[in-house]
Amino acid sequence: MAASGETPERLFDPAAHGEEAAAERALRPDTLAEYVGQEAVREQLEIFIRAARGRGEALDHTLLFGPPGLGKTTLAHIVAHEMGASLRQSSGPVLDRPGDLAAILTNLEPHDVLFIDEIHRLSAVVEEVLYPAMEDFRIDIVIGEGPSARSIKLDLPPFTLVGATTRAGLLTSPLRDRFGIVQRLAYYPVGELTRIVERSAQRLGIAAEPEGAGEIARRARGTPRVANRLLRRVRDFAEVRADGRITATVAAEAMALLNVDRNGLDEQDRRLLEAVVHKFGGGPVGLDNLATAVGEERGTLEDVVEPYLIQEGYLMRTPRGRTATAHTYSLLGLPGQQPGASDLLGE
Ligand SMILES: Nc1ncnc2c1ncn2[C@@H]1O[C@H](COP(=O)(O)OP(=O)(O)OP(=O)(O)O)[C@@H](O)[C@H]1O
Ligand SMILES: [Mg+2]
Repeated sequence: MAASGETPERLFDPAAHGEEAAAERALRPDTLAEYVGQEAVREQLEIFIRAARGRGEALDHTLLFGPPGLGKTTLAHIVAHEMGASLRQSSGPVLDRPGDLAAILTNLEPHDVLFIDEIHRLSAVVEEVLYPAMEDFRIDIVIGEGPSARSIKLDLPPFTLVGATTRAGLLTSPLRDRFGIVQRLAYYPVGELTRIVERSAQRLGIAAEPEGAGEIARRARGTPRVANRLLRRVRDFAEVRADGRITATVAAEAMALLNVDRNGLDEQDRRLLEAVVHKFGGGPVGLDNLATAVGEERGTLEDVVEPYLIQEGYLMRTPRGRTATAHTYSLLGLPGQQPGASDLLGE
């Protein structure tokens, strides 16, 4: 979870903070049937879960990856629920001692789901414990120190490890290879996000017209977390400035006030695109230079800001760096320019 420490107020921050986490729990779907969109992922998981249950086995270890706020944690909960098992939750940075992991593993019940968030951040020593646990449901732990130290083997109940990461590329290959199921979550199209907004509105007792929900969905960066956050802010506006009902007009006015543009881009997105165009002649520009120019961390740009811009065609990743596109110029209201013109001039 890459939080942009510089701008905690960021409306589009795809990470959840503080009280938002509680708001999210209230909206989290419990079953696959309630999970909106990601059809391919859902269909496959449904089959794998049904098959595992039919055989009376634990589900294969499952790796979920994709940008923040798309529903990885939600899916982990759903997997446990659908398996009729409990979910134990931890995360890469928290699990820093092999003993902690061993304690969790030895307390699992058969078919339980152990969810490890940010699994790419596990330390090497902890990963070592995980390998035999995943493969043979067994751990080797060393007890004591020095000459009296001895290693004991413990059997574990069959369990399912669900790992989540925004950066599958950072997983070591021995770890990646031990997942039988690997699912990538993609940004949600507007239609699916509209359904998510409508569902959330219903749960929160907010009156939202379909067009109002659609306005919110269009600006949510393909991300359910952002859609739910915008919904809460638009509700405030609707209660104070209107009769509480979220119509298309109310939604549009609210978002104008929140400084969210028609394309769902915010300040940080625009700053990045402007830097590519104005400071680097449209690119190509290397990630490090770009990060310095906009005062952001490289990792945040790469995991959080860029993926959506790339998917929407506002930015291109080339072997030589980031490049503006024709879309970028029209977004910034600049005359059409040959994308990546400086590329043609040589360096
Ligand atoms: N497919 C979905 N249908 C309905 N709601 C969803 C869906 N996916 C996510 N949400 C909602 O979006 C919010 C964020 O989802 P979640 O916490 O699962 O994201 P995440 O991928 O784990 O993010 P992070 O990488 O930051 O941990 C949740 O409150 C959940 O209710
Ligand atoms: Mg999560």
